[in-house]
Amino acid sequence: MELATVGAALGAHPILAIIVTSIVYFWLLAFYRLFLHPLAHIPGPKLPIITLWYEFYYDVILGGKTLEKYPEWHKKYGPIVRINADELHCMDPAFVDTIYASASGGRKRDKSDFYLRAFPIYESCFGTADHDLHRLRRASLNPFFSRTNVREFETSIKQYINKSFDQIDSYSKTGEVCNLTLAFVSLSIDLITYVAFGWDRGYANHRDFEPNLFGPLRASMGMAHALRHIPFLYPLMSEWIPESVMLKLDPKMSEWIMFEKQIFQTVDDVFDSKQEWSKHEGHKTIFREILDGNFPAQEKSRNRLKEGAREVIGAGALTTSTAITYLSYYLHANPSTLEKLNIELETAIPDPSNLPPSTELEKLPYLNGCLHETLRFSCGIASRSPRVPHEQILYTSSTAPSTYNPTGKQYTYTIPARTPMSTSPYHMHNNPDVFPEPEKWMPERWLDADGKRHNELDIGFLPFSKGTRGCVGINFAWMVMHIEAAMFIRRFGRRMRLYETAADEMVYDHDCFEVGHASNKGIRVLVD
Ligand code: HEM
Repeated sequence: MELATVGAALGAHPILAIIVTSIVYFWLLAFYRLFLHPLAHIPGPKLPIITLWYEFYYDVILGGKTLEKYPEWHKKYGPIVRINADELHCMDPAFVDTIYASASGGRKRDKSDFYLRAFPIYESCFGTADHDLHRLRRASLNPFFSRTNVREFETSIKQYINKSFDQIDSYSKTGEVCNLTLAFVSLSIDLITYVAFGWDRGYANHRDFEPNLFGPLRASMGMAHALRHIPFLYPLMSEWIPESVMLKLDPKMSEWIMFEKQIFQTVDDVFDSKQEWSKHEGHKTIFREILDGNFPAQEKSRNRLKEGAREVIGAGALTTSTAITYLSYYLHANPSTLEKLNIELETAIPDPSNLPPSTELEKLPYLNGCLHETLRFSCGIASRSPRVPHEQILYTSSTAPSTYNPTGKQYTYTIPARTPMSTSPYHMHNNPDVFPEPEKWMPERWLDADGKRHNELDIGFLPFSKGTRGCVGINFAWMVMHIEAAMFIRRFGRRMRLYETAADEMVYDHDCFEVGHASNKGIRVLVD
């Protein structure tokens, strides 16, 4: 059949024409992606390379299930794998510092647009794609989260923790079940809002820790894959679905809506000079830090501040509280480790009402080992978190046999500039080459033969990510976790039991940006 005849036949049948054109387009695109694309020399599974619908199916339809495929792909294709048309994933711990590079030597790292679609807060630090703009925005947060500045809050933090633990204590000998997950998330949000915005909503003052933001925060994490794959979803939800409909769909959203309104009102008050923050609250809020900074006017807009506030809550609330929740579970599920920690803390803190400064707590090796092991399990972020290097990179693997390169083959790739690359903390934290028997809770793995902390495992430890885009709240998080853990164990370490909390509420089930669990009932305990 001649081409003109085919053209005439298709012209007469528009639907057929659309179908034929789509099929031809699909095959041409597949051919390009497999054989002509700048990443065609890097191996990976064919279907995900040909089409993003693969990832859509596993992440959006099945719910965060692509991540589980990576180990199998790496075993087949080596330590660097092309996971879709444009992106690479790495399982080589030695390459992590190249992907998540610091700014030294002028190395620039953007964030990938595809990744950021899941978190549409483009005026925040977290949501900024461009390296240079991010550096500017990050400079506005660094002083606030410096080690010196966060220590200013130590006394208030202890007061908040004490108040919240009084609520947990009220369950003592009542036979009532206390939900620690809700307790810790409520405390975490009260602490962050107080420190960053100068107020709190008193979530930790309620005995049942209701209302709280656990449900809405978890739900927003659960939306991440859909938002990434369906670009119109966020505008649709935020601009077109009325608040009343949202509330019908999920009544627990009401507290979230009130919470956001209070944040936004705070920003408006700061702008309209209704509130002189430094005088009013006795400490500098994050808003005041940004407004006082020497930054261009567009970096001090209302929207920039509002998105900055959302980022601090989104990034800091569940991460810290999940870690402490994991700690309390794993200690109680492993009584011998709890006993060791009890002994270390009873020796270091003879009088629990007189807690040493956090700098002293950070030196306690077993507590520190427990927190590292906790973060290895809780991950912070489980998902891949791509960086986009501005420069071309040469990758050469080691020839020592390893889990993801069992034959010790030497892989050498030239990776073109602007290729999104990542690793996944969940897989790195479970890499047996770094963490033998990774499924086992072993705080001892972080200590040397003399019981002192060593740093040999830090190469595969990524809860806060690394480099220019790593967690800005890391000092605050370590300080809070050390104080909270020490106070919790000193107060409840010998008088708490898990109640009907199975391991499957703790272990990884799916990727919802964070570690997703099969059940969201939370850690429940009885207090003696
Ligand atoms: C255990 C607790 C925490 C963990 C595991 C954690 C983890 C992380 C990780 C992995 C990132 C990088 C995200 C990416 O790669 O895209 C990040 C960024 C960030 N975190 Fe944390 N975080 C914690 C606590 C906090 C706290 C308490 C705050 C603030 C109060 C905070 C604020 C931020 C902000 C603002 C960013 C964005 C930084 C930037 O893009 O420059 N985090 N965090």
